Amino acid sequence: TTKPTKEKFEITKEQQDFMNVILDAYNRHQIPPDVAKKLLQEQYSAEENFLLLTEMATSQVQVLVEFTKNIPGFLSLDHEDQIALLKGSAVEATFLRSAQAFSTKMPSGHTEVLEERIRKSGISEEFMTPMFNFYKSIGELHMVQEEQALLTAITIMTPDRPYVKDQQAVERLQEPMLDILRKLCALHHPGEPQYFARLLGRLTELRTLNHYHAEMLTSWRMNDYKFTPLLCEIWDVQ
Ligand SMILES: C[C@]12CC[C@H]3[C@@H](CC=C4C=C(C(=O)O)CC[C@@]43C)[C@@H]1CC[C@@H]2C(=O)c1ccc(O)cc1
Repeated sequence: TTKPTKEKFEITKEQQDFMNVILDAYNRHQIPPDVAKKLLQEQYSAEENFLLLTEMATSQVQVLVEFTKNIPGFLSLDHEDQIALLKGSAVEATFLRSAQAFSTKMPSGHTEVLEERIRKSGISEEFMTPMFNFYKSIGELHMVQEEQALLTAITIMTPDRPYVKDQQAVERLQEPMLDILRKLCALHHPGEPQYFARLLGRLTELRTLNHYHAEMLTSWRMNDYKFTPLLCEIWDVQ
């Protein structure tokens, strides 16, 4: 029997509490202001831009690890599976974050400067296009903060990442988040019954960026650009 409409769309008290934990964790972690300030001050050579992006990426990964630890249930997973989930989702979570940064929270002026620096940081055109197409497709969704935070947590809690042993345990954590996201979409986008499906469709587009990102790293390496130990660790750069 299908659930009565009330239960199907109404967000329960415990779902609201769960959402507040995720949203608070998502908002608590931001890029350090001194890094954001450098964005506006440093000069524009390819090397300088790459160094700045490297610093931002490294800070972003630290932010990501902190956020992940706050997802209810994550720390009770098998420790090796925790690592497998973090490494498996790091690129996607980072690109989701940057897409959201471009479409919402960036203080005025930062967006243009950041775009300029990305376009002049040694990334070749063939990777630039899919990346900015993704930014545009996320921007068009006009996600509210709760949706952004939940979509990031759902991306991290993806059961079929490489080397995850207990996929069911991850599914049990991801499913409740998908249910809350479905209800949030109905609540915040009443005129678009397909909005939830469109949101999940972006996760598929996000996966294609994994491939482009690996190529970007390789082309930087070939030009002798250096990464930080944390980035090498989480992105498997040799
Ligand atoms: C991912 C990225 C580094 C991290 C940047 C992102 C663009 C926008 C961002 C916004 C952030 C915010 O507002 O919170 C945090 C940093 C990020 C997420 C860059 C686009 C390409 C670059 C990259 O792939 C890269 C990889 C390795 C490097 O050493 C340097 C750059």
